[in-house]
Amino acid sequence: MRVDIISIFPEYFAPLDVSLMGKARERGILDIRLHQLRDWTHDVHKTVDDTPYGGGPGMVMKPEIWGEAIDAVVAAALAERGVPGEPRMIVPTPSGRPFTQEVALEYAEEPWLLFAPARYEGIDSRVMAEYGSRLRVDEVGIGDYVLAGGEAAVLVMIEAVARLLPGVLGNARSVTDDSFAPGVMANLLEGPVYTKPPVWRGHEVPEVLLSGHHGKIARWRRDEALRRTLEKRPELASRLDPATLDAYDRKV
Ligand SMILES: Nc1cc(-c2cccs2)n[nH]1
Repeated sequence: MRVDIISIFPEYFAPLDVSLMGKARERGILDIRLHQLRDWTHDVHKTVDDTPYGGGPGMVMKPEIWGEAIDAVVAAALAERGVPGEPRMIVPTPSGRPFTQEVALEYAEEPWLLFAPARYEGIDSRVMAEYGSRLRVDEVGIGDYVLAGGEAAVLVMIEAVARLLPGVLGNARSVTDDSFAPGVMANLLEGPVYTKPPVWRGHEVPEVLLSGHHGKIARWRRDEALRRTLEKRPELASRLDPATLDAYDRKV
């Protein structure tokens, strides 16, 4: 997967050099390119924003700069071998489509993502209009709270998407068993997990997990996932249908 990120803080994405993301990049599963938006400014101050038409607080990011940057980044990528068609453009915003595991799975199928994180009060809306007629442009939010800029949202989305790519996670199973993964785990939170030692500071591992009885262990895990979901996210539990629970039993 090719990922282009245009930002005034490209250094914000240093975390993508480490851990799973770093290894995925080394192995060529992820090809992440960072671009400094200010490289497309034309004034000595490298201005990227201006006051909003109609007044109001804060600053809005200028359309010309973004237009030149996106055109240049897309053209440069297309000039490289093996970059497919057109990118899926993702603009983080508090008012966007909620980013969920389902959206992460959708994005994990894309060969090329272009992220446009904004600072200030957002990007001039004509940028989305301009590219919406040529590319698939999604305005996406990662929760009902307001960040200072979209960079943190891009980090969250890239991690959630990249871990779904084949070869990124060691144990393929852990993706299908994710909380929120579609199918039998949809709307079920994962239950508690344990490892050695069997007793730690007087806390014992549940006996069933030491029994070696896979059927009982699976049922216990299902019951714990249900209990935790009902306790922490009752609104998810209300979406569970009997078929999901049956399927979950069948799966095990
Ligand atoms: N979910 C979400 C996105 C954002 C921002 C995106 C760009 C600037 S602030 N805040 N909260």
